[in-house]
Amino acid sequence: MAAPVAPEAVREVACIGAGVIGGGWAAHFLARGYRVTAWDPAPDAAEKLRRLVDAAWPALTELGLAPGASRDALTVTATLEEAVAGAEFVQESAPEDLELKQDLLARIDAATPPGVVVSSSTSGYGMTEMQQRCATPERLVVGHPFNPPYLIPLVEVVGGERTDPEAVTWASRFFEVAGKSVITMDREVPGFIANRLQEALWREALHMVAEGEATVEQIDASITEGPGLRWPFLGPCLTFHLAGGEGGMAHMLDHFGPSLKSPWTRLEAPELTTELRDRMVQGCEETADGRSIAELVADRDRAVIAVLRAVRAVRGGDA
Ligand SMILES: NC(=O)C1=CN([C@@H]2O[C@H](COP(=O)(O)OP(=O)(O)OC[C@H]3O[C@@H](n4cnc5c(N)ncnc54)[C@H](O)[C@@H]3O)[C@@H](O)[C@H]2O)C=CC1
Ligand SMILES: C[N+](C)(C)CC(=O)CC(=O)[O-]
Repeated sequence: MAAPVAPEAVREVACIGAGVIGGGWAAHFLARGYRVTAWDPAPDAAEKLRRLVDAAWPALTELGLAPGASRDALTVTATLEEAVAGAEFVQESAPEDLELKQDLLARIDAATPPGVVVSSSTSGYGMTEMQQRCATPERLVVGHPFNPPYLIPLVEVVGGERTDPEAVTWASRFFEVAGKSVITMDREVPGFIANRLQEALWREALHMVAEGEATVEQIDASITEGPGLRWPFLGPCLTFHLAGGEGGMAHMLDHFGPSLKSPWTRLEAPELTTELRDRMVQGCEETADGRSIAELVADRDRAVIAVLRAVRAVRGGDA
């Protein structure tokens, strides 16, 4: 791989695809003081992107902008080629469709200056399958973010079979410099780490709604009023370490281990029937109780900031 600029020296970032996640990435990079070029083929993309950045800016301002950070540093270009021409890092956030990503990453690879690392926001495809049509696949990595990327710190970074390990190291360092928490994986796992865990929970939730065992509202409350309150600080493993009392994880496994075999989980994906889809949509509308998506986003942002501050105060880090 041609030598990229040092991760610390990057100033120009390109965001390809500017929906929920590409727009969230753009907001994050702008707040960290980068110049951002964005491209998205949708006719109303520029307007939507600026609306998303404007909606995120109060939360980002409250968290603290980097010196010189400005929304004016955003340029929306008419073509992909213009967006990546001067980029020192590229983040792709197009729809989760393997064919589309294979073609798009090949186009990005062809238009991006040599040595510049290209990262995909994919939620679960492996880079090995996505990089197949690229001329210089060695610079392609997955950088899987969490919604919204401007507030949730985690990025999971992993390469494919044809990725140069140097590109993975470079991307992990770049994301750290850009203010993210990075998990670097040394092997490809479908769904990476966090989505593999989230999908297990999500499948069980869909089974319970499909079978009429729980409502959408009960499922959400079971997490927000229950285990979800512990997870920002401890994660599922240390949470259960404490479930064993003074005996910790050893006692917890000896005591509850046999129940792993009890029929608590189903894990096979349920059929996503029209009925289940409609029940989920209606349940979410009832749970939202008249709050618009924009209101929910603003409330979520305030809540995430409060949680980040509380956890970091206990850990002794910066919020
Ligand atoms: N929504 C989420 O919670 C998360 C999504 N992701 C991943 O981020 C990626 C984007 O997802 P979202 O932002 O949610 O989708 P989205 O539907 O909000 O945005 C996708 C954008 O890509 C644009 N687009 C369509 N065709 C394109 C093309 N050929 N080239 C470039 N852009 C194109 C669309 O106009 C749209 O603005 C996916 O790979 C997804 O798996 C990752 C983490 C979380
Ligand atoms: C729904 N999703 C699978 C696209 C979610 C993610 O990939 C990560 C997140 O933000 O939870």
